[in-house]
Amino acid sequence: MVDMKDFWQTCIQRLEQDLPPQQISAWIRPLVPLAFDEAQAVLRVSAPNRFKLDWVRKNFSHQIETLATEWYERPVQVAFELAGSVASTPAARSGPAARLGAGPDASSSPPAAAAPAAPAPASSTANAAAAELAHDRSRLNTDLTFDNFVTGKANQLARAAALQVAENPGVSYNPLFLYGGVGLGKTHLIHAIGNALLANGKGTRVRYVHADQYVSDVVKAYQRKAFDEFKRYYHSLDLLLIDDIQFFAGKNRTQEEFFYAFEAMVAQRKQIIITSDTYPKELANIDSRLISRFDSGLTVAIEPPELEMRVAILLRKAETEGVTMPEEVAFFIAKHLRSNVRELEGALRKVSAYARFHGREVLTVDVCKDALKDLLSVSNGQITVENIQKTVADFYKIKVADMYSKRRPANIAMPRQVAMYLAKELTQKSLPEIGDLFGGRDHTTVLHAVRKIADARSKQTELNHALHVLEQTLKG
Ligand SMILES: Nc1ncnc2c1ncn2[C@@H]1O[C@H](COP(=O)(O)OP(=O)(O)OP(=O)(O)O)[C@@H](O)[C@H]1O
Repeated sequence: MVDMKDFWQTCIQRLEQDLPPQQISAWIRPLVPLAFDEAQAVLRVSAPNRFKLDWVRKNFSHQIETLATEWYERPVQVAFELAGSVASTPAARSGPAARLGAGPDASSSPPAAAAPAAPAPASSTANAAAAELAHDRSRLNTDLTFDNFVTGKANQLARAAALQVAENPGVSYNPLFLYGGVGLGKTHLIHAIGNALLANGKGTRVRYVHADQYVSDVVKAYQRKAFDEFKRYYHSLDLLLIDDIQFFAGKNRTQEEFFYAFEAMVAQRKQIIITSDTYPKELANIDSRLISRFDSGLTVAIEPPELEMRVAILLRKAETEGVTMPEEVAFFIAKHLRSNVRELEGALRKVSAYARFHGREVLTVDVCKDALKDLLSVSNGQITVENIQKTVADFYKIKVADMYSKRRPANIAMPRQVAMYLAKELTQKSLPEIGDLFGGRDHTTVLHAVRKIADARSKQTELNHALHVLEQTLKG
């Protein structure tokens, strides 16, 4: 009890070092520590109202948990609940724990006696709190599940591998490395694995972290000289989902820490799942030790969705959003927008907003043509890959044949990458189709070129200008 109060005081002092005073008085001071459940390592903390509860849970739980873990010298979960209310009972809960199922006796258990300083009973309330916190702590998005992940040729391998890992974490493929272009469902799939594992009720410790967040955690640990705590936390997980690992590029200290976490977790058969925009060997500025570890489990690509899959995704998403979408409309959109699922979601949002705004009850192809005018203008032009190859070759004064050749001198490789980039931008071809048209190259080579040129374009005025000229020439 005394210990808990001491902790809370220290916790506030530490947070005061990181947060502005307004935030401390608005969010942190109104919190009241209720009890520390020794058995479950759960610290119950109450918030005065639902708004503060949600906000604190979303924005500060990680910091408070890290401090609690440091103080109690073991991984601690923080359970936020509404002050003196029935909100702490599973039956009244509308958050993730309710969705996950809080345990067999959860709905029949009576409300917990509101005794703020009393130790938490080893009851279903504590279990539910632990389940909810395990969920909050995992940073998983409960909306991203296997159930609403539409499968097709482009992602069936990745989905099968993900399911396998969700059934046998740590044993089947470790690590599982998923790669592919933007908006193809990598993040969705790894959240689905995490959600599936949390739902099995075995108390699996899961954490989703974007690579950028991991980098900033390393920086913070460095500033606070708190690497032991950092290590303890990451090494204690059963499942680590790390998204967009390409953001580790050039971050040597992060790579080193991750290497240790990786080795420790794999040795203990804890599962690691990694996503990236490219396959391991293609990752730039990442230590070769790490690259070889990444490739030591199973590496699977997610491809851009094929037509039928794009239609299925549109129909499914429309249904979820309560939008009635005739099949011909879905086909129309899917035929014109090919690059990724995020783009399809954007199109669906645009079309339904447009229809609502113009009082059109039924979505028709004409409504779509109007609503998606901007998006479709690029795709309706008669720009072909052949066209692009010729225009780019002329521009850079190289032979068109060099677009398909295997030669790699820089004066040829760069224009070829520019042509691949433009092919992706200005035509409806998928990455594998573009690869074929460039002398049978792998789709990942195309992906690499597209990313490289997009990145270089944002930094080099001259290249940006050249691309503008080429785009204008091609669009006529
Ligand atoms: N097969 C699918 N079925 C249903 N929804 C999907 C599918 N693939 C992707 N999505 C949805 O498309 C959106 C983009 O997917 P996601 O964020 O997982 O992409 P990503 O591959 O991680 O991209 P990035 O590298 O840009 O982060 C999300 O809203 C996701 O739910």
